[in-house]
Amino acid sequence: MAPTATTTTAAAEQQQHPRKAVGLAAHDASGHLSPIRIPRRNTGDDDVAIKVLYCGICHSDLHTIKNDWKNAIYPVVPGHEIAGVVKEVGKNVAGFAAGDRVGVGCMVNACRACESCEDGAENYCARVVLTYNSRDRDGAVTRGGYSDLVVADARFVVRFPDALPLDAAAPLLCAGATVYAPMRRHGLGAPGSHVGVIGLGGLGHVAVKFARAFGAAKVTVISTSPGKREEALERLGADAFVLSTDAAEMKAAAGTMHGIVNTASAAASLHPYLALLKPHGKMILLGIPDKPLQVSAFALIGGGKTIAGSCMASISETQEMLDFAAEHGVAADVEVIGAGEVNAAMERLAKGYVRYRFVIDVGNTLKAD
Ligand SMILES: NC(=O)C1=CN([C@@H]2O[C@H](COP(=O)(O)OP(=O)(O)OC[C@H]3O[C@@H](n4cnc5c(N)ncnc54)[C@H](OP(=O)(O)O)[C@@H]3O)[C@@H](O)[C@H]2O)C=CC1
Ligand SMILES: O=C/C=C/c1ccc(O)c(O)c1
Ligand SMILES: [Zn+2]
Ligand SMILES: [Zn+2]
Repeated sequence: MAPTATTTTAAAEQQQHPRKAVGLAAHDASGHLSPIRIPRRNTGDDDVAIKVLYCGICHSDLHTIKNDWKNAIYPVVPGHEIAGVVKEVGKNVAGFAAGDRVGVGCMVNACRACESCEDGAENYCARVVLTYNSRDRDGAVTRGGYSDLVVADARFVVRFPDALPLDAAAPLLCAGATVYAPMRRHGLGAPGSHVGVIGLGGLGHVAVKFARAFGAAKVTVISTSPGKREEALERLGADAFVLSTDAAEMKAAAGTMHGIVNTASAAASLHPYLALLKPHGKMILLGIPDKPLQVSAFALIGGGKTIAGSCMASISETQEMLDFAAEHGVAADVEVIGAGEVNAAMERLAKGYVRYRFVIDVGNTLKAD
């Protein structure tokens, strides 16, 4: 029988990626994750092979497995908050050695030739290769860190400082980098400033910690969840908490914030939030709801306000963020789970019931059967 296009592709992939790894994959938009055998490439000359120990669960993983963004390439093996140790390096790799504590975040490749790449902003390369659910330069679909082995080009591997525990540091590779880079770029949380954080989830709770570490004069959490008030103030060190569904609390906070980091994972009108900004205030949009956001021109022109988007962080910003986090004692608040608990964790994440990042203990619980 003549091979079908699918079998030819599978055979070619088998040849290019002869190593076997075990992963957790979603096969359809139910998002249900189950164990899968996946191919991985041999360690190329520029590659680092990593034994994965921990992988954080980002809301983007949930959006992707549920096909919220209509771009899922099933089977999807998610995970871009990957922490582990180096197993092996290729012959051209000078910066890493077996046993090093390393991580891989949202990207594993880029074109390396465009203006963004030349500027060290690979995250804005039009041909960026995401860590999972993306096409790599060899045509293979990328698979993420819900798996025991990852092989990545050394340029896209970062190093964890010794002071950071790998479980609590894994989420820094997406959540941490994604909030750190634009906060730095736009001066949010600069000494003396008042910064607001919309959405107290994985990204949001780390944004609160970075704002504190940057020296913000005041950090206010803006949340839909009354149950997070006490935790925000007492555990995370926020100075104020505004319940966004309470008109009186929103009115009292109107016009007080220099900048807002918006991490809401679902669409909500931006107008009540924009009203919290001072004149010339900036809102950094990080959340990626599946529905478009609508903004009235009046909400921006009155007060000369700015809405800026931001996507992930470059590799150099990610390494800078890890070094800063180690120096200032910033890490995620994590709930470490076994691989068998991942579907229950996804259900809780969808309901916003996580304090504040699930991390899969891949090293001890994801095994080939
Ligand atoms: N731009 C980028 O590069 C990146 C974007 N993302 C995106 O950022 C978003 C957040 O990710 P993550 O922090 O992992 O997600 P989490 O689920 O951990 O946190 C999101 C928070 O958003 C708030 N929220 C949920 N629904 C609504 C709503 N209808 N209105 C207002 N607030 C809401 C909740 O906070 P509360 O209970 O306090 O209201 C929730 O905890 C996702 O859309 C993700 O895809 C993630 C990484 C990188
Ligand atoms: O959680 C991180 C998401 C990053 C991301 C999502 C969608 C997209 O098109 C990207 O380039 C990055
Ligand atoms: Zn993410
Ligand atoms: Zn490029």
